[in-house]
Amino acid sequence: MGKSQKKTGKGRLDKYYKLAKEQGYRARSAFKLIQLNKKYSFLESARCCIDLCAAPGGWLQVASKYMPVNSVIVGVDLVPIKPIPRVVTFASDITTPQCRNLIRGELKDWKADVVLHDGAPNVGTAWIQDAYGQSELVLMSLKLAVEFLAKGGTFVTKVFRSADYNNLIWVFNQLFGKVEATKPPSSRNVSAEIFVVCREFLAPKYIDPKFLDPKHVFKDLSSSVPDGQSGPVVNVQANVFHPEKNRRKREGYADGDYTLFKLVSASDFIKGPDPIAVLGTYNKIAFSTEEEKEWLSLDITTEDVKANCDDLKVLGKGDFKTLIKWRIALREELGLDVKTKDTEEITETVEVVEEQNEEEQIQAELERLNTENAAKAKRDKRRANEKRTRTIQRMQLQMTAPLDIGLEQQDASLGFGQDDIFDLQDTEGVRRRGRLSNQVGFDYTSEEDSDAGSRSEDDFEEEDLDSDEERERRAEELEAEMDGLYDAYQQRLRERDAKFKVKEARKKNAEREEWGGVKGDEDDRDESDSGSEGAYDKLKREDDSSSSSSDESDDDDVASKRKRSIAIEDSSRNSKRARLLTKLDEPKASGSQASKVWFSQDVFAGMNDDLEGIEDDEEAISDVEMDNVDDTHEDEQDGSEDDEDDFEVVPMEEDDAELWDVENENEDEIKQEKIRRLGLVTPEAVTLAQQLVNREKTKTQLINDGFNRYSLNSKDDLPSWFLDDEAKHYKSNIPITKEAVAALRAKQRALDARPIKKIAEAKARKKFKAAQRLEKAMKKAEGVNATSDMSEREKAQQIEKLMNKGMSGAKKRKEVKVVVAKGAHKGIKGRPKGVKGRYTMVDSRMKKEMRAKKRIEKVNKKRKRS
Ligand SMILES: C[S@@+](CC[C@H](N)C(=O)[O-])C[C@H]1O[C@@H](n2cnc3c(N)ncnc32)[C@H](O)[C@@H]1O
Repeated sequence: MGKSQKKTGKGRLDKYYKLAKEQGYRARSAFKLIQLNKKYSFLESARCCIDLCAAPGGWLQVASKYMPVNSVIVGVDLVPIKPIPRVVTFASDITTPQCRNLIRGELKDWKADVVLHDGAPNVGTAWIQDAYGQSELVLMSLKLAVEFLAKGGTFVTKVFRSADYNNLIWVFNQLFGKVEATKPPSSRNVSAEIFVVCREFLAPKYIDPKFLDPKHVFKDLSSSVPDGQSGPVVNVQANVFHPEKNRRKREGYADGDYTLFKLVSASDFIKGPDPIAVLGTYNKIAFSTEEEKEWLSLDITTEDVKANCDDLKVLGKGDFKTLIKWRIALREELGLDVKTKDTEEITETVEVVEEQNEEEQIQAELERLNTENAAKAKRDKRRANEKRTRTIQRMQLQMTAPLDIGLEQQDASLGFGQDDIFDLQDTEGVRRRGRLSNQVGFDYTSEEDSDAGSRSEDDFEEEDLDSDEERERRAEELEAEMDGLYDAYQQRLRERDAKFKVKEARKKNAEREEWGGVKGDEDDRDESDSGSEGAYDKLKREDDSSSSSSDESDDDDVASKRKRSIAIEDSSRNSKRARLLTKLDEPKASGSQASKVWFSQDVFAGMNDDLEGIEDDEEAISDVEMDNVDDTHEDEQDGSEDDEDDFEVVPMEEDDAELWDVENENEDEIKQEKIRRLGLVTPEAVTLAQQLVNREKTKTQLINDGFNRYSLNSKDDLPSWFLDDEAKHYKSNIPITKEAVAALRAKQRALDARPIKKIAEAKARKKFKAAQRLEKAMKKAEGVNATSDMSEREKAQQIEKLMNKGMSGAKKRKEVKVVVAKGAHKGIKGRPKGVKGRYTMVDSRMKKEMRAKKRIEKVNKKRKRS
């Protein structure tokens, strides 16, 4: 071994040394076992392990860490091992029968799953003796292993690369199913040690003692090389082209050459005729002469090349190739560029190997890509499922509107993944087919289309027909499902809303009343029970004397427009309207016999007008709440006929009448009435009114404003959830001014400042009594004035007194002072000190006594009765 590979000194303190220190391992060799176990995983499943030559205990620590709890771990070494938890150790020579007996005594009938051997003869002797001693020690450890190993067990041993190596491997192969030699990364490259992992112990009933006898095992095997081929040459070439393979006939060291480490000069490698032999035979290529050192500084001599030259025994196929290429390049550089026959052959051989490698690589790459794609598709599918599940859960927890789910379901149920009508990738397919389904905006181009390119046109169309029908059906199903979900969602929202509950209660009351009603009114009941196209619309139609077939044709339009403004509280509002619009004098609308009888009482005479007023009020208020923006326009139009509202109004032109006729005449009247009663209630309306009054807005501008991108959109056949959502956001924002808001606030403040009814009544009562008193006083004064037996002065005094009394108001009640009977007032009799006028004494005792008194009186009464 050269000086640079010296095992002593600071060079030894590498990263594994430091890691061992950090992690508390007793020896850096612990990492060798960790790495071996990482590769072959024999410790995790082992229940019993014997570590031969275990001091100072690094491997034992690893075994203890990786093996299951309660495993049996036995360590043996020449030198004593410091105790390790869960490990039994003793000092003994593994080559002696005494050691065998100790192990037997420890294991009893147990068999070991793993036998480890990291032994090395104690150093100090020559290399040759070391190497042989090591091989002998390995064979001794194998002897113990075959005795104690269970069938299928694992034997891990350290061997040195020497002439005995192949013989050992041959023996291992006779006893184990799998034998692999490996050098863990933590084993230094300069070390000739290698680890052999023998698995699947065959546990033969009879083992020929020669297998375990060093004299037989380490006999010369060179005679077994086939005729016509020199063994070493074959192995040398094989070592280079297939270095990873274990060859049983590896020759090891030549006779008489007992050094484990062989150097060759770079010149021999570069200039010599047989580079393969060099690479297969030597351990290191050395750069010792001046010329060779110069080669080191050349560009072609990369760091890889230098590292490869450092230890040839650890190189792989690629590394050898690099060295051969480097050799060729260097030879050209040196003018030795005439390629020798040998070199060509080598190059060719290398190229063949490379080609094969490339094919294999491509194949492997393809396989890898396929696997990756499959995994990705699986992942995507799983994610989509998870997402859908999450959304459904969210919906169940009422965290989201089913609207979102609908959209997802829509895609998923059509089975087109993320395909969408707006998906640019599919526009090609859409164009090719020449048509695009307009059903609810779904994309009917699918995966099928994408791979349809290879099919005939007829096939394509036939399949399309089927799939279109199928899709149409699915889309309809989906739409129905979405409507159902949306209704359920609305229902939940309403149920959470306190106002809704009140409305529902009212509705129920109304229904209850109707159940006792006249039988002939069944139609009305049906109407009131019907959905959004319910009582309100029908009653309106009945009320409207001018309703005709032409009106009916407009009903759809009206209904769809109304949907926009009254979608959310449609049903509740309808029922309210139905109730409020019921005329008392119309049996048809009154709805029930009971109500007819009830309202026929005298006390309700003349109430019709008032009730109508209230109905209009409610109607107007609900309209103001619901139709803020729409009202704004209409308010202004309605106001044109109203002289009281002094702002200019845009009259409707004949031709435009249809466009503007969104509600029927009755509704207009109601709204006019509402404005008359309540004035303008939204800041938008006030702003517009002010602008019109101040001539800031002209008639033409107002008309133009009516035409915007929101005004003429068709709402036909659109689902209610969509319209509801649109109604929230898809509308023009009418500007409002500070002044308008201030005016409305002032109005509201004035309303708030008005007293409540009870106070107003009390005040009125007070006023009335005062007037009565005054009247009484005046009458008395007149009487006084009429008497003749009083002088004028006396009369005047008397009248003044009476008038003062009449004007002064009600008699003031004399105040009674409440005195609590505690402190200085406790237990006193008579008037308490410092209290003037009427007073009453109170204390808690008195309260209790009063109650007790009442109770006793009650009991006495009962007794008297009995
Ligand atoms: C490299 S150390 C083992 C290190 C151990 N695997 C660890 O991780 O701590 C080699 C050990 O083999 C032991 N040894 C050598 N010959 C032996 C023999 N005949 N019997 C028992 N132990 C032996 C030496 O005492 C030495 O402690």
